[in-house]
Amino acid sequence: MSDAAPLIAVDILTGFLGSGKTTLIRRLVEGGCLRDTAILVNEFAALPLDQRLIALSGGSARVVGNGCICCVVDGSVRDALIDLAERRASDEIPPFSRVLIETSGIADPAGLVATLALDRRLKPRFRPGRVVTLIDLVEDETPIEAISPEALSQIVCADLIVLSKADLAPAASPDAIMRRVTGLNPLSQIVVDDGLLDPFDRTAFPEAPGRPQPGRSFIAAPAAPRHDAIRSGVLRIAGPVDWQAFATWLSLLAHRHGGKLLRLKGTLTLSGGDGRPVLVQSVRHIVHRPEHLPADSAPDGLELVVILRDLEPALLQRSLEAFLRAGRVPALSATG
Ligand SMILES: Nc1nc2c(ncn2[C@@H]2O[C@H](COP(=O)(O)OP(=O)(O)OP(=O)(O)O)[C@@H](O)[C@H]2O)c(=O)[nH]1
Repeated sequence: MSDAAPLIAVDILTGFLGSGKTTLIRRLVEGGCLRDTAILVNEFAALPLDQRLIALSGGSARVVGNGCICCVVDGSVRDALIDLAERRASDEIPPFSRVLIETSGIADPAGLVATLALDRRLKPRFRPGRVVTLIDLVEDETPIEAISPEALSQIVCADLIVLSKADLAPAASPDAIMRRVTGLNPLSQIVVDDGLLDPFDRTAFPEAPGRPQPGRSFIAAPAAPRHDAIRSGVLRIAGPVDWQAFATWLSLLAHRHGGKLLRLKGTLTLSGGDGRPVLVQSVRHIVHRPEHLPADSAPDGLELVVILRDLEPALLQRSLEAFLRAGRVPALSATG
């Protein structure tokens, strides 16, 4: 790469668990808005599910880091960016003019922003782009910034805040959430997602010259990762699963234990079904609409990523197995 080559903007898409980051990327890919963009996806959990979903939308994303981006930013994220730049320079991959990083839902993006601005090896090739933070309008009683310090940092770091899932939100909620979020980050623009929005479109959302450049106002050593109480794991059941029994288990679980069940997503094949896997997702107390995926796009049986607070994945595995056997949700006690 010559010295005169323009710096590549690295945009960051962040937002708490289940706020709609992958859904937005899939929509932008399908709408052709990310044609010139290299996509990097970081997941807290062990399965590259978001990468698979982006591929089903016709995009190609590379997974970075095994764990939260705030914990791996100086290692695998930096290496992935350097590798991208080198492969682009040697024509190994199609040219791209920007990079989009989807952080995991419990990542503190401050460290990534600081690394992009300051890292000696990244600075000659990349520049910090914009930080877009999604906030789910379907909130529990507890605001997300009270659930996790990472969620607070996601709001504070944002250049543009997008309020997602407006179709599911009670009519009054955008105003209340907007006021709260403006109090936390008065510099950020806030918009409600209308289903068509492209928050990375520089024409619709120019980088305001009078504002501090992205990241400049928040270059600080990232807080030590604080995921202590948060566990992730993968629940597995071999072979097809009865949909009625599974759906009942999930809705009872989300209803009773949604405060601890921060996120659940994955696929299952159904007994008596047509073989197509079903994508199921829940975000705290809300179970989202399941989606049929094309045949052979996911493993047979059930494979679910769970991200839990103060709850062990093994306990959920036992609960699911017992429910599928007995048709009821056993108490989530230590004895399972
Ligand atoms: N009704 C509705 N559902 C949405 C919308 N956006 C996302 N969802 C659903 O919300 C769930 C979570 O969306 P994702 O896009 O996977 O969220 P995410 O932020 O990528 O999740 P993590 O990577 O786990 O943090 C999925 O079931 C989506 O279908 C929306 O605008 N309206």
